[in-house]
Amino acid sequence: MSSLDEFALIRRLTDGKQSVAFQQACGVDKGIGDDAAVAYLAPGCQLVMTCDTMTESIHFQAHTMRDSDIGYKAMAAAISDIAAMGAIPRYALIALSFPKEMSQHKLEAVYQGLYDCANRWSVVVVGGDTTSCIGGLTVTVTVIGEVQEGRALLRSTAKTGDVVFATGELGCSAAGLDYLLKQALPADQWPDVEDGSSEARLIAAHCRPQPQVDAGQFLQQSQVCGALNDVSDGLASEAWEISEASGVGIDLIEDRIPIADELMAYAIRTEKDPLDYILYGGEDYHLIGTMQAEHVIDMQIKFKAAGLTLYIIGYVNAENSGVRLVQSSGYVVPIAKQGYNHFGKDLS
Ligand SMILES: Nc1ncnc2c1ncn2[C@@H]1O[C@H](COP(=O)(O)OP(=O)(O)OP(=O)(O)O)[C@@H](O)[C@H]1O
Ligand SMILES: Cc1ncc(C[n+]2csc(CCOP(=O)(O)O)c2C)c(N)n1
Ligand SMILES: [Mg+2]
Ligand SMILES: [Mg+2]
Ligand SMILES: [Mg+2]
Repeated sequence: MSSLDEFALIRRLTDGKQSVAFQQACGVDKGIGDDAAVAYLAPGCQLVMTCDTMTESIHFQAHTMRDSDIGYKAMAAAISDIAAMGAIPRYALIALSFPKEMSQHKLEAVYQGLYDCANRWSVVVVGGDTTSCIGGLTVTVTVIGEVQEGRALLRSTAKTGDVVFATGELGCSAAGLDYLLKQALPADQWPDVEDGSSEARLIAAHCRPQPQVDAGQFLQQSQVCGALNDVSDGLASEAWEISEASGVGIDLIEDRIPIADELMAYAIRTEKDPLDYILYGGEDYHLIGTMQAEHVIDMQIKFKAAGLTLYIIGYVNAENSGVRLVQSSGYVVPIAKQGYNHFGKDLS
């Protein structure tokens, strides 16, 4: 049980976490402590705004994420949506609901994760809201970013002839979750990356996703990117969103979809198809999108120089064919409009 009242707790969680100098350098005029935060908007920029919720039992359980991971991932998921617009994340607001008996120690760990992620991407926490609730912990992170006027990257601008890309290997988060749910071990018994464990890499993908802000920036600045989306619900679901928003067909080429070694090893051991994790798993927070084919090599060189990856995994066609998979055998089969959906399996 927290020994602090609501206001003392907020101060405890937020006081001194980001220096005034850092906040001012980021354009914050008034941060935490008034009715609302006030910040400057850079000239020639538009606001980009998003929020994401993580709630106990649905997004995490005691044996699938450490407390600090909950905070880190809640912030990462929201920043990822800003990255997926080709924008720069600037400010965050954190809404927290938890039962009265939740320990202050746990909340402090959640906040450590929130700030670790915010600091990693130079995002200033400018406010939030704190309430009690019946049930588990819920964390909602709102992120406000900015992008040069008219330059946000949308889901609706894929063009026929574009290629489809992904900024990383997908499916690892879902495999990590599968492992964690089956093992049901406390975090101090999880395998360690230091030991070269492939399961540890899957766990890291699930617990500490890395929003692709730099990749989003390169894509925005290049002006060769068509559509862009981040992978929260699975490659199939996100590709369908682009296909429908843009009114184009998308063909994904099975042989071109990268499979991480640790995912392949896990899929072999559990006798699963790695493609199921990739297409229908979600929570990868990599970007998928489309770009003009003639600029691929240039962009791949640019990405590589920055320590990033850009995989070409398909192409856009003019047919009203939805999303399909060009199998290794040469057969072309429809990919179900399916992925993580909070209220049912079928997204249509
Ligand atoms: N309760 C809501 N009220 C108003 N708008 C909403 C609400 N929930 C979602 N939206 C809006 O619907 C659109 C799609 O939201 P969605 O949550 O699917 O996007 P996402 O963040 O990319 O996906 P995910 O939640 O899987 O990360 C966004 O524009 C979002 O702001
Ligand atoms: C314990 C537990 N069970 C299942 C899942 C899987 N899961 C939950 S929400 C989601 C999609 C992204 O969320 P949203 O659409 O809300 O942004 C996924 C893939 C999990 N993470 N933890
Ligand atoms: Mg989201
Ligand atoms: Mg998104
Ligand atoms: Mg979702």
